[in-house]
Amino acid sequence: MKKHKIEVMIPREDIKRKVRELGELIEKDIKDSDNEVICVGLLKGSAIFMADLVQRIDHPVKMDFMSVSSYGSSMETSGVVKIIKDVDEDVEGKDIVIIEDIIDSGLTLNYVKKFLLSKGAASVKICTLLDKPYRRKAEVFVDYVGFEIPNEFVVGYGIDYAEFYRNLPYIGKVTLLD
Ligand SMILES: O=P(O)(O)OC[C@H]1O[C@H](OP(=O)(O)OP(=O)(O)O)[C@H](O)[C@@H]1O
Ligand SMILES: Nc1nc2[nH]cnc2c(=O)[nH]1
Repeated sequence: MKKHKIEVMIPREDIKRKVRELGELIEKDIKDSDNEVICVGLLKGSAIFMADLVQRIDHPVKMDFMSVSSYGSSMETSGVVKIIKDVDEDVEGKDIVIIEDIIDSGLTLNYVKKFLLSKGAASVKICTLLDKPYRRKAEVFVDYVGFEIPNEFVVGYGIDYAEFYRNLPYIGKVTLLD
C-alpha cells in the first residue's frame, strides 16, 4: 500500500441520521406491496451499511447477497463486471432493493440491475450510501442516495483501500503522500 493519510469526510453521526432517513423512505415505498421484498447487498462494501439499514425498515424483508467484481487494481475500475456469487433466493416476482455502498462509474449497478430483472424480479430499486456522479460510464437510475460526494477516493463504513479500513465508523478521504 502506498503512503497515505485519511481525513474524515462524513462523520459517524451524519451516517447514522442518513441511514435512519433512507430506511424510512424504503419502508414507505415497500409497505403496501403484495410481493416479497428482498434486500440484496453487494459484497463486501455494503455489508455494514446493509446491516444498519435493514434494522431501520419496519417491514419483513429477506436479506441476500451478491458478490461481483469490477475493480482491477486497488483504486481503478477494470470496466468488466463479473459475478462471483449469485443470490441464493429465487428473485422471480419479488421486489428487490439493491443495497450498495458507493456508485462511481455505474458499471456495477447497471449490470446487476439488468441481471436481476433478467431473472424475473418484479421490480429492482437501488439504494446507495454514496454517489460519485462525475465519472459515470453507464446510465443508472438510483432510487435512494445517502450522500453525493466529490470525486475523491474514500474508505470506511464497509469501503476499503486494499481491503483495509472497512471497519472505520466514518467515511474518510484518502490522500496519497509522496
Ligand atoms: O460504480 P462502479 O464504478 O462500478 O463502482 C462501485 C463498486 O466498486 C466497489 O466495489 P469493489 O469492486 O471495490 O468491491 P468491494 O465491495 O468488495 O470493496 C463498490 O463497493 C461498488 O460495488
Ligand atoms: N474503496 C473505494 N472504492 C471505490 N469504488 C468507486 N469509488 C470508490 C472509492 O472512492 N473507494
